[in-house]
Amino acid sequence: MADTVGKTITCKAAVAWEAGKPLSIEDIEVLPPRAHEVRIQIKYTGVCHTDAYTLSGKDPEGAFPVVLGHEGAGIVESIGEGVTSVKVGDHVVALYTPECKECKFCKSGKTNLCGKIRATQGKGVMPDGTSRFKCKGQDLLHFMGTSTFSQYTVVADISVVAVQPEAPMDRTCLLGCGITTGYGAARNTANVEKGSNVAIFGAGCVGLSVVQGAVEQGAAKIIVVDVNPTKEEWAFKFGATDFVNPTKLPEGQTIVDKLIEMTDGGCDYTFDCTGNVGVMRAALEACHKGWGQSIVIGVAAAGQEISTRPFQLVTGRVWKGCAFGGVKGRSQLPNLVGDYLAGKLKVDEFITHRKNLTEINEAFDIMKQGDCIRAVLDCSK
Ligand SMILES: NC(=O)C1=CN([C@@H]2O[C@H](COP(=O)(O)OP(=O)(O)OC[C@H]3O[C@@H](n4cnc5c(N)ncnc54)[C@H](OP(=O)(O)O)[C@@H]3O)[C@@H](O)[C@H]2O)C=CC1
Ligand SMILES: N[C@@H](CCC(=O)N[C@@H](CSC=O)C(=O)NCC(=O)O)C(=O)O
Ligand SMILES: [Zn+2]
Ligand SMILES: [Zn+2]
Repeated sequence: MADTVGKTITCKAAVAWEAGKPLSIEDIEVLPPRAHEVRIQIKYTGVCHTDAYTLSGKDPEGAFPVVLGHEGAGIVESIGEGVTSVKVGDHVVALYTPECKECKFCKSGKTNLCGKIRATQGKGVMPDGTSRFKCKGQDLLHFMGTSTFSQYTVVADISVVAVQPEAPMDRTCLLGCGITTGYGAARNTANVEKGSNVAIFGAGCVGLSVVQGAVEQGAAKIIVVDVNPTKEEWAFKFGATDFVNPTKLPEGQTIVDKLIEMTDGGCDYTFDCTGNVGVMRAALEACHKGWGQSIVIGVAAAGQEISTRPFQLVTGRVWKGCAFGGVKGRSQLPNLVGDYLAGKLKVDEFITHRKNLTEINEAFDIMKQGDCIRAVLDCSK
């Protein structure tokens, strides 16, 4: 047993002191886990656009100072009283969508959202209302129940899942958000049918993962729509059949017109993976009359709203959305890790950049450039 058990650990973390400012590498204190909590040594974390979104100050739930990060994998260092689902030494992935298996949501069979700790998670505190992080005598907030931009973090026991130890943690971390989100959206939320026409707006980690899910489901036409021409190659690499750049259409033709023309009347399924509300509208309106479904995945900034003519819905198009791809983390994430280990799920291909935790601001800059799909941070350095 590690000699840190029951003690406060001092380690490096990237602290967001205020919105819109670079992160600051600090020595922070991570308190021991309380009942039904788990302290994890984070080995690797991905950097997701949602971290940048909250850091920007556009997230209505964003609060500071905070330890961001929600795409992390590591090893259980210690557990609090009553924890039975993981043990010290387990290789784990942190879950921003927890799964208590007891609440109304978890028992509904209709959603992967869990209601048990959502209120405290949204306030940046542990379920008992307090923080496990301190820096310079001040409490730091938690983020999305995970806070993976730290060498150690504390999460609720329902916010963590043990996975196969043979799976490398610099890959499993990406199953903590981006890949699972897109892949799950295609497979669970849309349940794309064999032979269907699919359009995916935005070819980042999430959109390319939708492509991967649509391929797995046997979609016939998989059209990727992206304003960035470098994404064409990426789209085909993941199995898209077509690529459209909406900025390169002939004068007078909209992306909706173009997709309707390419699919004999409209797509069976569309996905927004951009977070742009104008794109969300186009994605809905590019759906086939009578049955087309549009899935909102992108996160839009505070104050943004979606709109369309109600006639679009009256005539049978369906607008829906999902978090974490509709995946129940504790029940289903080990299956995805298994698919990865069996060579059935691409993960390595998403990693375009590697940095150390101490270089995290460079990773944020890189993420905003068009050639980054995912940057993975080594938290030991
Ligand atoms: N619901 C959920 O559970 C989750 C949601 N998200 C959200 O999903 C979204 C996508 O994340 P991620 O894949 O990491 O993001 P990326 O920024 O990597 O990918 C988005 C892509 O969309 C392109 N794009 C931007 N504007 C348009 C447009 N008008 N039309 C077509 N393409 C466009 C971007 O081009 P360019 O490179 O030029 O900017 C980029 O290639 C984000 O909003 C993120 O916050 C992420 C994870 C989970
Ligand atoms: N806090 C934001 C909403 C952010 C959001 O929608 N987060 C997604 C995951 S995005 C991951 O990269 C999510 O899980 N949503 C469900 C939830 O319960 O938060 C806001 O208030 O707009
Ligand atoms: Zn994310
Ligand atoms: Zn629950």
